[in-house]
Amino acid sequence: MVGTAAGAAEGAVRRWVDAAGGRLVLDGGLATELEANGADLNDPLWSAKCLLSSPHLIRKVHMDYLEAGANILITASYQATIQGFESKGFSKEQSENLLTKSVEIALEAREMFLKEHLEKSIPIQHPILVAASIGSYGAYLADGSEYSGDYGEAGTKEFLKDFHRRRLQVLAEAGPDLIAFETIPNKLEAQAYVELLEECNINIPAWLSFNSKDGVHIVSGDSVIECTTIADKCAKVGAVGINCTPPRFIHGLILSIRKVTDKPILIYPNSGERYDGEKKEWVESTGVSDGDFVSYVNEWCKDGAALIGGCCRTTPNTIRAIQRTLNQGFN
Ligand code: MET
Ligand SMILES: [Zn+2]
Repeated sequence: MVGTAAGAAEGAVRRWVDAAGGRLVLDGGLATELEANGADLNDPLWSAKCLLSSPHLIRKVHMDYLEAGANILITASYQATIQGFESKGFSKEQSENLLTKSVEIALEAREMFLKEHLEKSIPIQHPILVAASIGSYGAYLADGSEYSGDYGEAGTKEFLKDFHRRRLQVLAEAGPDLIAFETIPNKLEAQAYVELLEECNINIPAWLSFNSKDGVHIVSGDSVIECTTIADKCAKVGAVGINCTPPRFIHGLILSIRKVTDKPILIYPNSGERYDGEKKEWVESTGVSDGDFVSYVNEWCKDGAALIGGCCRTTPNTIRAIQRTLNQGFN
């Protein structure tokens, strides 16, 4: 059952985790922080709109997360798709270039961060990695279905594979360290992803990250156990976990995931606020503060999470607080 598909991808993630001292820290919400820096993301492309209008802002937010202590930058390609760019009038080639650009911006941010520290003679010994984000078909639809997993009749595995195939290839060719399949709402899309990883022979470690609204199922109602098993069976998957989910559900979810896999577990919850898919806004006052969020971190570590960060509505302050808690835990 456990560790059915240990392989190079899992080994690579484990080496990075070890090099970081036992836990890798992910960044926090990218879209959230772009908005905090003045970007207007009210667009079907969401954060990927900044690839067109303000790439410098993306680089700045990546740098802010590195300054806060993140080991992994997740690129601005979550809602960037060839189909989405084409519907804005871009050619196929231009659309592919925009995907490539999302990875290049994060690689540039890493280079600048390392250079700045080298100039100040401040050694950076922890790994800094770039994970190319792939959001779900539902994220492309921008109609809230990434939080329901309900794709109606379009939702066949072959359709989803065709939808994601070229995007995956282009992002992999851009040279990231990891591929991040994020906010996966149903098991069909997870199955499509693992088949694409094999068929396209992607040799960059990937992670599969699901989202849940109840702590037992992912948002479509499919069981977390079943979804984790799909990820576990694929040797090209280096880590599996949960993102964009309220912190209060994470403890139970990690325990479920651990029952069916030995792969490293990643968790990057949102702040606990609820997203209203119809109104396209976060419902405030249901969330937890940075302090509360971070009070969970030690528990998640004890549960066995190896990669920890934040998703929507978390900020560089959240990441700084996570990093501080982890350092205290190790002293
Ligand atoms: N990496 C994405 C972001 O922070 C994840 C969004 S989850 C809806 O923008
Ligand atoms: Zn999120």
